[in-house]
Amino acid sequence: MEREFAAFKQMMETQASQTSDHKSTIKMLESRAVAELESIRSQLSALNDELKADLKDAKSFMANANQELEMARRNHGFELEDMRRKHRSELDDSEERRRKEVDRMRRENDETAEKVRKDFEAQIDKLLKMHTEELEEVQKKFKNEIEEERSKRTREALDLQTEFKLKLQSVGLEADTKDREVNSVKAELTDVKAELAREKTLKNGLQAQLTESTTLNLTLEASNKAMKEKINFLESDGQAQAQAFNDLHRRMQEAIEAAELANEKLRQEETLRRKLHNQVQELKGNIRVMCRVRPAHEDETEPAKIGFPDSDADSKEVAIQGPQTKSAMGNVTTSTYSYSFDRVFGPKAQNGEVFEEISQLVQSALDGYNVCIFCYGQTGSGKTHTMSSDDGMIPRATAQIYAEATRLEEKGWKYKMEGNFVEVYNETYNDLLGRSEDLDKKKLEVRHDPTKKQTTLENAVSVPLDSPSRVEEMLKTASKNRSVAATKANMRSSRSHSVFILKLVGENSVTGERSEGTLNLVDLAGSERLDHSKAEGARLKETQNINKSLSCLGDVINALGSAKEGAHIPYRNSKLTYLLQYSLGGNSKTLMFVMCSPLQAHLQETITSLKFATKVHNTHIGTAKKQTRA
Ligand SMILES: Nc1ncnc2c1ncn2[C@@H]1O[C@H](COP(=O)(O)OP(=O)(O)OP(=O)(O)O)[C@@H](O)[C@H]1O
Repeated sequence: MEREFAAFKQMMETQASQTSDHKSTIKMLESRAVAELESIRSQLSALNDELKADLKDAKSFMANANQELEMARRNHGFELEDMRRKHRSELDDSEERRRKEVDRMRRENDETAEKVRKDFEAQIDKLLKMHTEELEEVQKKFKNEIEEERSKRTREALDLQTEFKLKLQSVGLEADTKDREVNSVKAELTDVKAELAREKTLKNGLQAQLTESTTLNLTLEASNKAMKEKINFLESDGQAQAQAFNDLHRRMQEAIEAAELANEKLRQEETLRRKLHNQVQELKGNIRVMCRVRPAHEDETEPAKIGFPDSDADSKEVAIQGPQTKSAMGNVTTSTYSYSFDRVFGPKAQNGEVFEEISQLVQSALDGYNVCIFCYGQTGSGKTHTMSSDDGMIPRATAQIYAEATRLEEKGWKYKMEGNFVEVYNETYNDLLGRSEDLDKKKLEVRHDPTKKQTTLENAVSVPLDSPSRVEEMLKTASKNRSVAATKANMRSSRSHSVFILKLVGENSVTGERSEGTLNLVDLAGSERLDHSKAEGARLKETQNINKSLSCLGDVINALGSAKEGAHIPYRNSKLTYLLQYSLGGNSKTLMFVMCSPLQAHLQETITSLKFATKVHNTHIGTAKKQTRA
């Protein structure tokens, strides 16, 4: 401990001596630093004095420099003013010079322009003079030409006037002749009607006579029986028996003769009836047009506005309310279009009622005329329903023909009847009565005999109409073939024409008369205008063929109506008109049904169909001739 204290004490004493050393060193350094700082301060104060003196010099230099600068600025301002003045006077001088120069140039220009203007004026005057002369010359020339033309035209107009007057006179004369003809035809019609009435009375009388004869026959038969009994009874009296027998024989002979006479009268009456019937048909016109509007189906909701103004009697008019049109002023109007035909059938008419109107034409075919009945109209307007449904015109016409032919047998007539059913599709003929596998394959040819005016269908199946059930069979075969065809081309039945042809050849063994008539019942392809742009390939061909054949039919009817005897009729332009060549025109009776849809959506097509039908209705075709041979 003591040692440690002694070490600590020594350490403390060493540190104390070190501290006093440090203090003396610091004192020495302090005095040295003070001496150095003192010398620096005296140096700085000397430098400060120097700098002050420099600053003073610099200030006086600055003042001098400012004075000089002020002087120089003033001098420069004077110089600038002098220069500006000098420049302005130079500018004035040059402006004066330029103005003078411009004046001079303007003067020179004016002089040159005046000179050029004068030159031009002189040239224009010269040209004007030249052109005026030329113009006068041309005017003179034209005047002469116009004068010449005017006198030529006046001469021509006078010629035309004279010609027109002559034509007018001849047309007047022709009109008078036509008037006379019409009056005579009217008188003839009245006569014919009166004759018909007389003949009807005669027929009734004859029928009464026949009934009387039949009664007489029966009476005679009864008395014959009584006589026989009497003879038996009077067996013993041979003379009285012979007398009674002779009596009876004579009376029977008388009765037979009376019956023969009655039969002969009946035959004569039939010949007369035919003549009168066909005279009446001719007077009705050889081309007739009837219109039929079908009823709307339950699911058809928007009907068109179709009216039948004279529906209380035998309706002949149909009135269609057209689509709405808006004028430039915004007024909405609707027009009503009226059409009249030989007969109009409304939606309530049944096929039976329609057939009544055509049954007389069917009779004409039996009497030896060529008859053509068409159904024209857009798809779905009721053509097939009218023509070949179960109670349509084909079954009804054939049933009537069969019944009539049977009835005429007792008047000595025997008929041979044969039916064909063909389809015209894409300008080729197909046999609807042939085998379905042959459809579109077997070539069917149409041959015409111009001397006999007869058409034959080579390679086509002809069905003899020997019983009414045959028609049913025929229609079934045709319908089967049409449905086979329909699977080949959708909607084919609407896109083809079907023609039912019934040939009727009659012979009267008693009178020696013979008649050959043909009844053609035609269901035409849908008449809607088909848009070429929307069709392509097979459909386009179909479309073109339908449009072509329908317009050809129109052309043929039109040509028949306007042509003179022997003029060219374009039958060859389509397969349909070619086939019907001898059943269209002077030697035939034609009836066209225009079928109409009752719907608003079909209004435009309905109007187009009615317009076409009106055109046909206005056509007058020459008198039909009966095909008879002695
Ligand atoms: N007078 C009518 N009474 C009742 N239904 C009718 C009548 N006319 C047509 N129809 C019906 O209207 C529909 C269309 O008629 P239809 O097939 O006869 O027309 P279309 O003109 O022959 O058509 P497509 O050209 O397609 O053969 C059928 O369902 C038919 O039964």
